Amino acid sequence: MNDLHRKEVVTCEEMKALETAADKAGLSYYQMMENAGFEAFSTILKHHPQTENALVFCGKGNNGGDGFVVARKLYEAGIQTQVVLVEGEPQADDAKANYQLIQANVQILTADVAIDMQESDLIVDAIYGTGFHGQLRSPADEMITSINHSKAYVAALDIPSGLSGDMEPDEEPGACVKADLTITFHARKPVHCSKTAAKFLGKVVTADIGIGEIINERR
Ligand SMILES: NC(=O)C1=CN([C@@H]2O[C@H](COP(=O)(O)OP(=O)(O)OC[C@H]3O[C@@H](n4cnc5c(N)ncnc54)[C@H](OP(=O)(O)O)[C@@H]3O)[C@@H](O)[C@H]2O)[C@@H](O)CC1
Ligand SMILES: [K+]
Repeated sequence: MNDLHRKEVVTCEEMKALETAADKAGLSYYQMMENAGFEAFSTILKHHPQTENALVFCGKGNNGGDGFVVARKLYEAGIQTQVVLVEGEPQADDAKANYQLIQANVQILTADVAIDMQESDLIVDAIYGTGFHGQLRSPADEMITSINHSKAYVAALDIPSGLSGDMEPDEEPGACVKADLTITFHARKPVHCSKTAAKFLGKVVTADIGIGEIINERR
């Protein structure tokens, strides 16, 4: 693992290696997701403290899992919160567990119903993170167009959906979420350093999710 955990920018593959190392050292994937969701929630409210109505768009992977954690925290903070399942129910284990935790209190919407975005003052983009590859497909592309037309403050978890985490510095981005705030986890990915992607990222905040500390402790 050498000093990978000290790097300020890591590729998506390096990030996965860091998560594996942290899990082996005793910080479970579930706890990393909890930390990521909590840090994202705190950062969002720091930047948008007036939030009253939130809409959280979740994909079927672990980025969506982070979104379920954020939705739970928003609800617990007294904010009216709805979740949109962009691609149906979650497939990843920790995402499934966090989905279970919001069922009783958070209204769940699916991509086939009309979603009224006018009432929301916060949109959280938890559709895709480091696992995204290729181009956007339906229905995510239509949802992202609607997100970009809304007046809400948009916070992206890890990466604005549609952008590749490993994108080259001069690569032209395709269709993607246009965020006001991007909260990335542990370290920036190449996309967060790209000049062409900057206008879609908004302000970038790197959140500590415990990986550096646990790897340091167990060395
Ligand atoms: N691992 C951890 O412990 C932690 C991870 N964390 C979080 O997890 C995120 C990474 O999660 P992840 O690896 O599950 O990938 P994610 O970005 O959710 O998407 C994968 C899904 O998208 C799909 N898909 C891909 N391209 C597509 C396309 N063009 N069009 C349509 N679908 C497409 C793909 O399907 P597939 O192509 O594989 O069939 C798969 O179902 C990371 O960014 C961070 O937020 C944090 O919680 C910290 C701890
Ligand atoms: K995202």
